[in-house]
Amino acid sequence: MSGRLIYLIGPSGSGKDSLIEAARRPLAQLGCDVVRRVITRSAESVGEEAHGVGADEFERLERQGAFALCWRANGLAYGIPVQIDEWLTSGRHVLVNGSRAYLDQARQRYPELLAILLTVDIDVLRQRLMNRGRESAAQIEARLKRSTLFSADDGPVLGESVFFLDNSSELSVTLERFLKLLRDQGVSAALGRT
Ligand SMILES: Nc1ncnc2c1ncn2[C@@H]1O[C@H](COP(=O)(O)OP(=O)(O)OP(=O)(O)O)[C@@H](O)[C@H]1O
Ligand SMILES: O=P(O)(O)OC[C@H]1O[C@H](OP(=O)(O)O)[C@H](O)[C@@H]1O
Repeated sequence: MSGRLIYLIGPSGSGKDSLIEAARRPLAQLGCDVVRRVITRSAESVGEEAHGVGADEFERLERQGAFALCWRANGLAYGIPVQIDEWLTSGRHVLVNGSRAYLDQARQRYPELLAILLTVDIDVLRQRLMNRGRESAAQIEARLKRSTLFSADDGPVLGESVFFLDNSSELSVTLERFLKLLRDQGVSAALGRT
């Protein structure tokens, strides 16, 4: 495969979707496609434009081999369509909104993936999740608890080859750092043709 898989991870509310939206145009210029996830979440939910399916449909798709990657978290199932393999083979880069818990499995399938971890101070995180209003108070607490599970203090869970990107301040600052990181890691339009 000649394109690069960019695997963006971070606790719920750290700003993955916001960063992806802000980066859409520069990513396109880099020849990078953002994959639309299949999620067992109502299509009307706030946030990303995922393809919402029921649990039965998700399992059917999974059995059919429709997903390159899939995982379960936060009471939901998430799938990355297998079509990304064609994009990568054709030289396009692909950005995935991924799961920290699934990083090792993703790496097994895509050893060259570029893992980027968005981080945010926990108090800022709580406030952002509350402001977003997508989850109930109890669901927010569960997500905050999960947010610390993969922190650097917990040792090797996320390994060394993960790039940390702080999003505690302005999104525009994070965006610039994100694009610089991609350039520094050799993600360029020369490979991922537009
Ligand atoms: N740098 C920032 N400054 C202020 N608010 C931000 C910033 N980044 C994101 N937000 C806000 O924080 C909330 C959570 O962001 P977002 O939905 O992008 O996170 P996420 O990582 O995609 O979360 P999830 O994994 O739960 O989907 C949103 O309401 C968003 O507008
Ligand atoms: O906690 P970890 O394993 O990193 O991620 C679990 C899942 O939760 C988030 O999705 P969302 O908040 O439902 O959109 C992530 O994008 C990921 O898919």
